[in-house]
Amino acid sequence: MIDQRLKSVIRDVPDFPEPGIIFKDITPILKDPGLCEAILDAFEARLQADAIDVIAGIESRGFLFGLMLAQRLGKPFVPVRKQGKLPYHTVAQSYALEYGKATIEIHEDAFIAGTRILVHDDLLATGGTVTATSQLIQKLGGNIAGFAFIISLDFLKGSERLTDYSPNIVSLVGY
Ligand SMILES: O=P(O)(O)OC[C@H]1O[C@H](OP(=O)(O)OP(=O)(O)O)[C@H](O)[C@@H]1O
Ligand SMILES: Nc1ncnc2[nH]cnc12
Repeated sequence: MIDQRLKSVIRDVPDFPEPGIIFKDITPILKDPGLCEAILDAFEARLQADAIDVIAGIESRGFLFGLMLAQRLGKPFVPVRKQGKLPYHTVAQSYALEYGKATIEIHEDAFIAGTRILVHDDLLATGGTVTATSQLIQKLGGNIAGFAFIISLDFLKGSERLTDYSPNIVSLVGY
């Protein structure tokens, strides 16, 4: 089972980046090409590719599998970046996450209105980051096709914030 394989390698780092946070470190996954391939297989099996036009991946850990997944599904990839990194005209949204606050941006011409977008990130915690991403996508007239995460921290109930945007929420391992 993919969830057990993932649990066996994801590393808990206590008190990072601040006291009280148990950080889920995914870097050991990246050292195992077979496991990376299995993650893509699991996403492909659980997603309805013909209902997705574009994959949006969130900086920075959402870039790692976001582009790989877009390549696997044969879909375009759109980066959602932290403030001040995208060079062209952007729309922006501020948000709170499990540790701190941030602002994210997307290029205003990232996709055309009506595009069905799968939002990918490595991890769902409070849902602040993907909620802000969904708001950006909607500002540009996009439709949220669903969400795909490797990890969800279920005790933080982030998925409850996402159902307003799409009921399609895929997570490969929960804690
Ligand atoms: O559900 P939330 O409470 O919003 O938290 C989840 C977000 O936190 C982490 O990103 P982080 O901002 O640490 O950036 P990084 O990917 O660049 O490490 C993670 O990759 C998600 O994007
Ligand atoms: N506990 C956590 N571990 C890794 N990334 C996170 N992003 C938000 N909370 C996190």
